[in-house]
Amino acid sequence: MLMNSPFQTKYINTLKHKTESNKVLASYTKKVDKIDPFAFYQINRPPDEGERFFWKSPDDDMTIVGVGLLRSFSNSGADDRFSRIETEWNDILSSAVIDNPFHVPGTGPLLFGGFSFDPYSLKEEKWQPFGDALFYLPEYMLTVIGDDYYLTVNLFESDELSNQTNKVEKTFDLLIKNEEPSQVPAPHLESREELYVPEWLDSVAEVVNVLRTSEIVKKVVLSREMMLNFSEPVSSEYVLKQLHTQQKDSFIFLLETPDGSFAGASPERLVKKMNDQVLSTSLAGSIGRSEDSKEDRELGNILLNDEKNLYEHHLVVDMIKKALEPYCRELQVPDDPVLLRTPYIQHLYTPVSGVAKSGTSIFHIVGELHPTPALGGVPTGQSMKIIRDKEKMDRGFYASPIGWTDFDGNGEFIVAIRSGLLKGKQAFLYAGCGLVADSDPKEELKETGIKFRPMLQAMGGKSE
Ligand SMILES: C=C(O[C@@H]1C=C(C(=O)O)C=C[C@H]1O)C(=O)O
Ligand SMILES: [Mg+2]
Repeated sequence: MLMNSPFQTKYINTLKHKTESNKVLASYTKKVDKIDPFAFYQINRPPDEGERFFWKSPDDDMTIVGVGLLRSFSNSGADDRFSRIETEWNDILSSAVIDNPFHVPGTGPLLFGGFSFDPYSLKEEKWQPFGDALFYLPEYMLTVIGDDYYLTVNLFESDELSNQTNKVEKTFDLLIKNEEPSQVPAPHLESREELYVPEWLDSVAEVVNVLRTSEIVKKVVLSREMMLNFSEPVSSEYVLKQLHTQQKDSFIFLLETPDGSFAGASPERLVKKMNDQVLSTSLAGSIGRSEDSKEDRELGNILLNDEKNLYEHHLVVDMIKKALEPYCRELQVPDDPVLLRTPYIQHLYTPVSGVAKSGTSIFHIVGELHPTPALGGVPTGQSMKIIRDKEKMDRGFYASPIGWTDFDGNGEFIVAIRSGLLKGKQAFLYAGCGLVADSDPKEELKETGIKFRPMLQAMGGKSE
């Protein structure tokens, strides 16, 4: 079935268009019957690995699947990376011909992708395909919202296409063959290694010392890496399916490149913007779970009353509030956090909502918020310097904003934690923790251990 996929011929035929940026975008959206999002993702698999993406918000609220690449947007460099992507996107949209009678958020021409955590950090070869920003405008996209299924086809208008509408109709027909997703075999994990644990514990102790003595630095998030080796290349489709089944309360994301995929199941929203409604969330402060429901509730109560974790959390709420204030009216911030639970961990959670002032885009807000002290620290500048100095690794897209924005300016970005880079027979998983003056290195090691588990379980690794 896969060898004969009509998409493959189409994919090869359109490759030649993908660098041409001065063309007019034509986009068509229509409602279709039910299509399994995984089948859509798999049937439209390019010859090798390609440039697909998958996104699902918690509780199956919204699924967006993009296959085929009409155009990618990328850059490397520093602080203007958010606005550079936005400018290029707006250029394309300014001349686009869009046939979308629905105007439902997440349908029509849409950009999916993300940014690196820190453009100034040391760069590792394995993250090279992602750069400091990588976004896709897909050729074909399926959006599922509740029981409604929308298909969007994007193409650049070209003189050779005498009958474009006809072509689009044919493409819709090819894409909506309703197939069941096929089974992908589980990868065989040969070995796993948590990298530089003793060194990491030393770094944690050193940072905690700084936090105890400094009048200025209040929080620093340090992360670490786990390397997995498999006997054959890991299929990103397998990992995606596992995450989707196992992590219902998280955002599931996958960004595929021809040289590695970045995937994860993150519970942490950075910002959602629907029209002028803005929602950000503070998620910081953690404790494990118990299979015994009484014990599990007790753990939750301990977390809700634990000063170290409340402080860790409070610093994030405070920063998000300050960052949003200039761009939002009617900011609402509850006084106290509540619990957010995922299968292995519970967190303190505070939603921060407001109404965007006119002229404020989602890229604008993402640029202002990133990195929040849930992933960076307080103050931002100093904590980032400490992270560069102590981690000595490239976080790549781990802990950074990843998400989508549509042609109406709606969108949602999460913080890409509980994630990993899949590269051939290897995978690199990441987990971090917020250090404050009261942190105990051993406890933080344990906390990061729990945070590896969603990815580890999805990759067939036993998670103790
Ligand atoms: C950094 C991570 O998680 C972050 C750190 C947390 C903490 O230290 O309590 C909690 C949630 C996240 O904001 C991660 O999962 O890698
Ligand atoms: Mg913590």
